[in-house]
Amino acid sequence: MTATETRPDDTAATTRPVLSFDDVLLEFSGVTALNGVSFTVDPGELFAVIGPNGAGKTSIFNVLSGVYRPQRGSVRFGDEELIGRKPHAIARLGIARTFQNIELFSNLTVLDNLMLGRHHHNPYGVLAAFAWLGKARRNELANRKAVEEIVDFLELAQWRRMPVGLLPYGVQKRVELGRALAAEPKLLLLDEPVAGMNLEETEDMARFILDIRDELGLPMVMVEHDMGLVMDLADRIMVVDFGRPIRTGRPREVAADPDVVRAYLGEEHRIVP
Ligand SMILES: Nc1ncnc2c1ncn2[C@@H]1O[C@H](COP(=O)(O)OP(=O)(O)OP(=O)(O)O)[C@@H](O)[C@H]1O
Repeated sequence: MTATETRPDDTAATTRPVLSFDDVLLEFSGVTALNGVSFTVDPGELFAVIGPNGAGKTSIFNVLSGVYRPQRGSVRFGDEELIGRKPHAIARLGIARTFQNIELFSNLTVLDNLMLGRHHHNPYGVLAAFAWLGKARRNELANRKAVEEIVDFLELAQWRRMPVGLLPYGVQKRVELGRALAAEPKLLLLDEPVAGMNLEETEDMARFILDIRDELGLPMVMVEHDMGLVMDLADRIMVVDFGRPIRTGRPREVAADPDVVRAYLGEEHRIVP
């Protein structure tokens, strides 16, 4: 924990973090993307990362999901060190992510896209699952049940048999969230979950993110440019600038920090939580 970081309450200080990002350095031939980045995410916490363009937010996600390998530091998920693991191995440990640009199969239905999110839960192989044999059949039925629960949870029932490509943008983003949930993750990474959404779609997504935290108790790391959403939803926020964390704390503390106002919005602006 950095000197500037404060916890939401006293009990959290004794809770073992789900995720510990510790003193990470990431460089690309002369460009320092992350330098001395440290933060922790507690069980059930919604942790947001904000900062200007090029500050290093996506790099943090790419380190977390195994796409980039930092030169220094440690990223621990429970007892596991993530640095050095491949993306599919990290996904298997229980980290799922959504993407800035929707990554779904647009000609498959909502149900089929959600089923694909469950491929880690099919230990018998695709051929056996198709043949509906023994355990594979039971496994298929369990997967379908889990997917239907997600359809209900995210209120997707009316679109369940429609090809995703025909659905409104906000619904597609919700399906993508559902695909990530279908993996039954222990940590969810949300990469700009409301980017490009209108007001109504943003409000819907905000409600589902809160439901995921409050009803499922799933910890989340969210990168988002919509400051209002971040201030409303996040338990804690880390502000990064030029690859360095400049402040981590609760929304009101972060919004009141003059360094944050200066770095992120310019001195003439104020962040209103
Ligand atoms: N693969 C890469 N090769 C070279 N430089 C990179 C690479 N990925 C990121 N960078 C650099 O690292 C820095 C941080 O980039 P990053 O994409 O993490 O920022 P960001 O905060 O996500 O920005 P944005 O809000 O625009 O998405 C930038 O200077 C970027 O150019």
